Amino acid sequence: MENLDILVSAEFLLTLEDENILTDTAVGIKGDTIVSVGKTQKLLDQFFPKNHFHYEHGLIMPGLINAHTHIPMTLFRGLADDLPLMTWLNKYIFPLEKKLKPEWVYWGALLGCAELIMSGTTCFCDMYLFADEVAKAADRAGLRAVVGEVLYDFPSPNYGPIENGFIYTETLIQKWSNHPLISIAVEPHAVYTCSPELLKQAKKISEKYNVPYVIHLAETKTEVEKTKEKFYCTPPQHLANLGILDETVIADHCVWLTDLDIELIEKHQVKVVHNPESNLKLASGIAPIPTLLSQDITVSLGTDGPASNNDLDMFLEMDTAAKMHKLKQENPTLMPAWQVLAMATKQGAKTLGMGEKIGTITPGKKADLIVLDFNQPHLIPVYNPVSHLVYTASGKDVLTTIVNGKVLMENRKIQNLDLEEIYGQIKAITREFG
Ligand SMILES: CSC[C@H]1O[C@@H](n2cnc3c(O)ncnc32)[C@H](O)[C@@H]1O
Ligand SMILES: [Zn+2]
Repeated sequence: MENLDILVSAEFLLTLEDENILTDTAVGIKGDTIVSVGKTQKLLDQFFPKNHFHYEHGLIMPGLINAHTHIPMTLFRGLADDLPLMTWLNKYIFPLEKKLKPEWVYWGALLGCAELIMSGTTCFCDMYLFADEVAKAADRAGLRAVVGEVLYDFPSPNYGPIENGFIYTETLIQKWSNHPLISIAVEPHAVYTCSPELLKQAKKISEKYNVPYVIHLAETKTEVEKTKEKFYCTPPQHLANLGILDETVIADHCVWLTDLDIELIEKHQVKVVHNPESNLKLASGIAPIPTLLSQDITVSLGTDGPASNNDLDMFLEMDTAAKMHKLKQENPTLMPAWQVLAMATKQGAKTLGMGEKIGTITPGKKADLIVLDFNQPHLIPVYNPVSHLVYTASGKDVLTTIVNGKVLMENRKIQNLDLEEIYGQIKAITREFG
């Protein structure tokens, strides 16, 4: 009999390789890798697992991938609600961020990591200030993450003038280059906060190290109007004119797109991240996601920061994504549950350039998976588990979270973080700036 480190078995299993729903199936894990997927009894006959986690009424699926967030903004959750983006940023958020300290970012990020683990997200793509602190928090939490320092024209509380921002980014890329779970992206904030020179220099760094280029794009009508006034074209056209668009670009939001913008995104294989709850809360608009999907553009899902959402729960994000386009186009057949689930898993992996590594439960891929408890009033009866995942479940239904073969939460007990310590730190920090 072959040894296994972990065997996870449950009533239902979704590999997400296809649209099959497997029953009484198990996943065998050795080290950080999935080595086998098959009927539970068959795997028990074949392997000797050191640990066997069995969930009689559970569902195993790939870990969720939050493709756009600013996790340290847990610090500002609920502090300035019910405002449009530009007022929210200019009047409330940017002034607070001027006072940021690295240790505040670390603890805010660690709180965000705890929320991600406890709601079934195993990988996230973050943009924030003091990004090294975010990377350290993700490392301590055991999460997979793509992290980047926000680059913009005004002096940053972290690096000061932008020249130092480029140096900081390159240093980060080198520092984290051999880490199994953390990688670094180049992350200019947006076309309305970054000069063409900044955008082009950021591209050079992204090309030099072959890392993703992450940017907020066409998020609001105001952004499009300002770009047209200054550059006589839309934000995606501006990036195309600068020679920036290609398959490594991860464009967040993409709410206000023209037909030509969509053509450019398709032609250059730009990856789009949909942030429906943030777009609703800031009343930014509704992105043309069904059109993008119909043109085979890779679209994934993100919560955006916890101060404009106001949570990091990808189950709730899936629910909103599935519903908002049905309403907008008065067509309930749009954005079916399977498609939305793919956006939150394997399309997220593709967006982050990790399609070969994560996003489905496949032998040879890294062991990033979660288990949900289906033995609950709101999840019974089970005609179609995928319907429940998108329209009924929330992160609170996640029992177990495994990243890279390591159990981060088991039966809702977080394993490697001291939640009380984190809450205490956050309270002390908010007293300081509040
Ligand atoms: C995200 S780090 C850089 C900068 O962006 C601000 N921010 C947070 N959410 C958004 C958003 O939806 N659009 C644009 N900018 C955003 C954040 O507060 C940081 O200052
Ligand atoms: Zn954002």
